[in-house]
Amino acid sequence: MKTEVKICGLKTPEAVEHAVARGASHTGFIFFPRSPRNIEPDDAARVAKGIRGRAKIVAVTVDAENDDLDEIVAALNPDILQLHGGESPDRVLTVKAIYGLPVMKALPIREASDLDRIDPYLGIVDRFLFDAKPPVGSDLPGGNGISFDWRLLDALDERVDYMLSGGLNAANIGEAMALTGARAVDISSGIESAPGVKDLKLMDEFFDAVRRAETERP
Ligand SMILES: O=C(O)c1ccccc1N[C@@H]1O[C@H](COP(=O)(O)O)[C@@H](O)[C@H]1O
Repeated sequence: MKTEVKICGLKTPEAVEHAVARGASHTGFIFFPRSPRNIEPDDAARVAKGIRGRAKIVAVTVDAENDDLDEIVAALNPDILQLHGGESPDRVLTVKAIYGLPVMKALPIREASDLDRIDPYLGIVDRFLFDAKPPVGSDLPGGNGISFDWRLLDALDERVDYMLSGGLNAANIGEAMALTGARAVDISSGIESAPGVKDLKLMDEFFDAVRRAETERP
C-alpha cells in the first residue's frame, strides 16, 4: 500500500499543485497567526481550488474558537480538521458535532508517558498525528522541524491510526518509516528553503525518499 503523504504549511498554488502531482494524499493549510506558514482562509481557498478531490484538504488550527473555525470551514470547506493545540476529548466531540468533519488530533511526543494521552481520545478522533513536543521557548506548537524518538512508538497498539510528523526530511524519512512502519507521514519545514517557503526540489527529494523506503518494507 502506498504511503499517505501530507504536505503541510502550503501557501502558493504552485507548491500545492506540485505536491499533488508528486502524489500527496493530503495538503495542509495553517491557520495560526504566529506561524510563518499562516494563511488567511480566503487565500487558502484560492490556493487549494485546483486540487479539491485529488488530495484531502486539511485545515490546521490551534485551540481555535468556534468563530475562527466557522470562518475557515465556510471559506475553505476542508476535508479534515487537524487540531494541533491542547483540545480536550470533549472539545473534539463538540467540534465534530458542529462541523461534521473528520478530526485528526495532534499529540506532542517526547517520552514514553506521552503515549498515555492517546486513550481518552480513542473512539473520538478519526486519526492521531504524532508530532515532537516543541522545544522550550518555542512560539509554535508544530512546524519546529524537530523529531521525537521514533522507537517510542514500539509500544503503540497497532490498531491506533496515525500520521507520523515532526522533523521529517528526505534524509531521515527512510529510517523513520523503517522503525515505525508508519503508513502516513507529514512534513512541513523539512521541505523549506526559509521558514514558510516551500522548496519544490526538497519536496521532490522527500517524495523520492518515501517511495524508496516503501520498496524496502518487509
Ligand atoms: O507548521 C507550523 O507552523 C504549525 C503551526 C501551528 C500548528 C502546527 C504547525 N505545523 C504542524 O507541525 C507538523 C510538523 O512540522 P515539521 O515537519 O516538524 O516542520 C506539520 O506538518 C504541521 O502539521
